[in-house]
Amino acid sequence: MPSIISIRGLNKTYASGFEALKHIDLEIERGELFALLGPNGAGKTTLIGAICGLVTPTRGSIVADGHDIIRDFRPARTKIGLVPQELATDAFETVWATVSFSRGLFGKPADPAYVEKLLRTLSLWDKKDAKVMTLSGGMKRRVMIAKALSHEPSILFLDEPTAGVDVELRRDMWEMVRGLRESGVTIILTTHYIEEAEEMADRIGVIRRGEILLVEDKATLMAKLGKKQLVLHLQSPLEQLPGALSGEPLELSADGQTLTYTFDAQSEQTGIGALLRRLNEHGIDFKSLQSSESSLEDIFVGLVREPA
Ligand SMILES: Nc1ncnc2c1ncn2[C@@H]1O[C@H](COP(=O)(O)OP(=O)(O)OP(=O)(O)O)[C@@H](O)[C@H]1O
Repeated sequence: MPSIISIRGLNKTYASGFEALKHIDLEIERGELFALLGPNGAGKTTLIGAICGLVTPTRGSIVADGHDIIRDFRPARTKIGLVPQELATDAFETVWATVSFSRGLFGKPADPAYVEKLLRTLSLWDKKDAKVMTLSGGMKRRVMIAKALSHEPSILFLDEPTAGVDVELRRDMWEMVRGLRESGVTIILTTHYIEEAEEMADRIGVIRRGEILLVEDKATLMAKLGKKQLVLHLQSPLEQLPGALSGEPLELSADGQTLTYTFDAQSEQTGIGALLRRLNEHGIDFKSLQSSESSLEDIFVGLVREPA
């Protein structure tokens, strides 16, 4: 599938001399839901800002839906909708007015039928005449999304869309975002809720200290890095693993008390039965065992962990 956003050699050094983005190369595919994950200060907002024309790149190029974001700023900007982290809405306007006005800002002719469709999709239709300040936080967030979509962009950035939103509303937002994706909008999401990325993303990108660590299909990432482990607490400590077991994915703890067996989370054959038989053959007995499975969260934490 052709890319809708193409980023080449992007660098951003702030006036302070801080290098927030270091030679980023990234392709976002048309129609995908891409989750950008990274710890605080990794460069997510800077990267989104650069694509949206809010941050001037120091070097490199960005093409958004066929338009270079520097040379061709206006057409590029009309392709993009941005829902920023902070709730910033025109408190005294009605929902209808604020969304219609946003559309006008992008030079699009008024289209009441489109605005109606948008408000209905976002479950805001019955609030269309309400002043924004009278709405709940979750509703205000929907208004922000409606504003970002008012000019019919093909790319939507959601920066922490569910921060501070309760569990039920979060589920509703996920539903809504999925609906937008199905309607053909490419969505780039930043989130601190790894569960959100696990639930929704087609692909995941991890950024750390201004560098893209990896970009991977979610399922592939989970299959590649997701591991299951079985931890056996031994009856009596072992000094070392018997040579016959040295080829197994087994690790003996430093105190000789536990054995950890790692196996492929995706595989049908775990090999646990055979392992237990072999341990028995070698007279290795255990008191208890427990298993664990890595979630996207474990994978993420492992990836971005800073060296001690
Ligand atoms: N205007 C600026 N001048 C100097 N440094 C900046 C500026 N804006 C951001 N930075 C620095 O650039 C780095 C990346 O910031 P950015 O806001 O892009 O991170 P982030 O990944 O969005 O973080 P968070 O998850 O906390 O929102 C941080 O170290 C930040 O302090």
